[in-house]
Amino acid sequence: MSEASVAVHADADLLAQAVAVRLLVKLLDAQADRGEAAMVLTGGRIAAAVYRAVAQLPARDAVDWSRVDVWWGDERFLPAGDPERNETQARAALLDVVPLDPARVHPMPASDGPAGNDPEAAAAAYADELARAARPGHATLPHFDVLMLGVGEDGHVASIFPEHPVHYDTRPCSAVRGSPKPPAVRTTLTLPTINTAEEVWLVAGGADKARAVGMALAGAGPVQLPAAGVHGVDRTRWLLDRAAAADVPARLRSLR
Ligand SMILES: O=C(O)[C@H](O)[C@@H](O)[C@H](O)[C@H](O)COP(=O)(O)O
Repeated sequence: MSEASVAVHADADLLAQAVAVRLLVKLLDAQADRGEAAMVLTGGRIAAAVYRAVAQLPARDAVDWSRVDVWWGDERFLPAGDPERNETQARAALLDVVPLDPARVHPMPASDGPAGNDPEAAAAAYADELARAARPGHATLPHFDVLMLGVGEDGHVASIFPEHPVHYDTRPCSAVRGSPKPPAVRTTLTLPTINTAEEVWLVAGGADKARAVGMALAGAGPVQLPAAGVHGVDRTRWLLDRAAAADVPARLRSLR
């Protein structure tokens, strides 16, 4: 398992700007190395700020967006176009602004989509989509260059909530009912899937995240604190603002 690194930025705005730059560099490096790139998006306020920041960077045009695959770590199980869907947010902030190949954009199914209003069928359909893009040597999953996650105040990541049975799910993608954060019904990549990503970035800003971030980095159990259970194969990066980093053990900080 990769060692976690922690980068701390002065405030949420600078954090979003810094993550946007990192994301562009990661996509450029992936395309230089393997001719294409794949990123896994998340929802939430800080993620939206990152997507807006990417859209505003002139260097965004250095990426060949037609060779970027876009996946999601989780989705709120709502009708297509609902403003609460993570997909809707990402499209408005970034995906509608850059010249992506629509065939390479892989939103999780909507509740009014072909899989019907059945989150289990939606999760199975997404698992099938992942398998169709499987990388050589892996039966069910594509290569993910970078997988971004927000962190909930309770330590949830994607739609994996503390003590929720989805924690033990080994399928690639799963339905989640009874989410403590609305909406109650969601779909999510599972922990074993998330942990195949080359790099996992946990992005958190604000004082309300300090406790969860501090506990995860101090070695809390992943069932109680799902953020403690995710890691990239090559790198696990915690990208924080000062407020969110307030309880990070001092030996792990690299202050900006
Ligand atoms: O579907 C969701 O609700 C999100 O994917 C969720 O996991 C989010 O990333 C965190 O709750 C952090 O959100 P904020 O950045 O808004 O605090």
